[in-house]
Amino acid sequence: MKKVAILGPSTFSEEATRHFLKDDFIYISYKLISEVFNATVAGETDLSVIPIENTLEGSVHLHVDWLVHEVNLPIRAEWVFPIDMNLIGFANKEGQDEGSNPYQHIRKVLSHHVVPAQCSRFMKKYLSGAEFEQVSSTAEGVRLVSALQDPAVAAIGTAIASTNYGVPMLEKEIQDHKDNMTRFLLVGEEAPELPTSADRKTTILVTLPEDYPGALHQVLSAFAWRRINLSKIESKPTKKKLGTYYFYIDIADSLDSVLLPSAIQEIEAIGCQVRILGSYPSYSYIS
Ligand SMILES: O=C(O)C(=O)C[C@]1(C(=O)O)C=C[C@@H](O)C=C1
Repeated sequence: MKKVAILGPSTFSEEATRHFLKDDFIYISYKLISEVFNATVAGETDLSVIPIENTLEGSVHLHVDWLVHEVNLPIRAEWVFPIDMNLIGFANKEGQDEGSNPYQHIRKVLSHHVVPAQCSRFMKKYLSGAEFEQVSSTAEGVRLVSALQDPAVAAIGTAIASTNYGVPMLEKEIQDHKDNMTRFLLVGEEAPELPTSADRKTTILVTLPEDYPGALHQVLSAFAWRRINLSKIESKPTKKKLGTYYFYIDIADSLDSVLLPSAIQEIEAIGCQVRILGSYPSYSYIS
């Protein structure tokens, strides 16, 4: 069985991966996302799971940076998974008056750095007096709260982390939007066997030639006149020289299609550099 590195245990990454890949793989948990990437680079695992984008937060920039700058692991699949955030901690000690806010006793919240953007309304309403401290995953926050046993410190994470670390669930589904979803990527040298999917995607990075007016327009028109649909385009710093950018482009088409390779050739012909991050099946959420 193939081994898959995940951020975990008891994280959203684990929930999402078990839902998608079922019992056909061996899961190995790592505490840091850098360790998740490196596990596959070092050959400890065949594949790594990377949360890449969220409905409320947008791209997880740190993870995009790792994918682009630190490793060279092709994308093998993507899928989306619903994310229900929960406030996990200890209730206020009896006898302490909290007025209308039952969470006024919480002075610190531990969670992953993407979480405040996903729970901003709840945090503004009930946790405005609490300091936010970033930890390596939502589950790590719950683990620390369990170790501290202090009602003033709470976490935001999965229901399974609340159960596994024995910390009560104070409030369920505190994310801003009911349909909060995160998109996950499966990356690795070898494509695993997966159910066939009608939807295919290709992700490319395009660096424009310097001082070439209208270069981005030409890149886009290479797709437009072929009626190739782009599902995402984001400019990101090259990290080599201030003011230089590359474009991260998701294309709703396969590299095996007739038109996409010629669009890429056209873009290269105007002097752009193109790096293909992967051409892979895309799965929507099936409960
Ligand atoms: O910390 C976790 O539980 C994770 O799996 C990471 C992560 C992320 O990086 O986006 C995954 C899904 C949610 O959007 C929140 C956090």
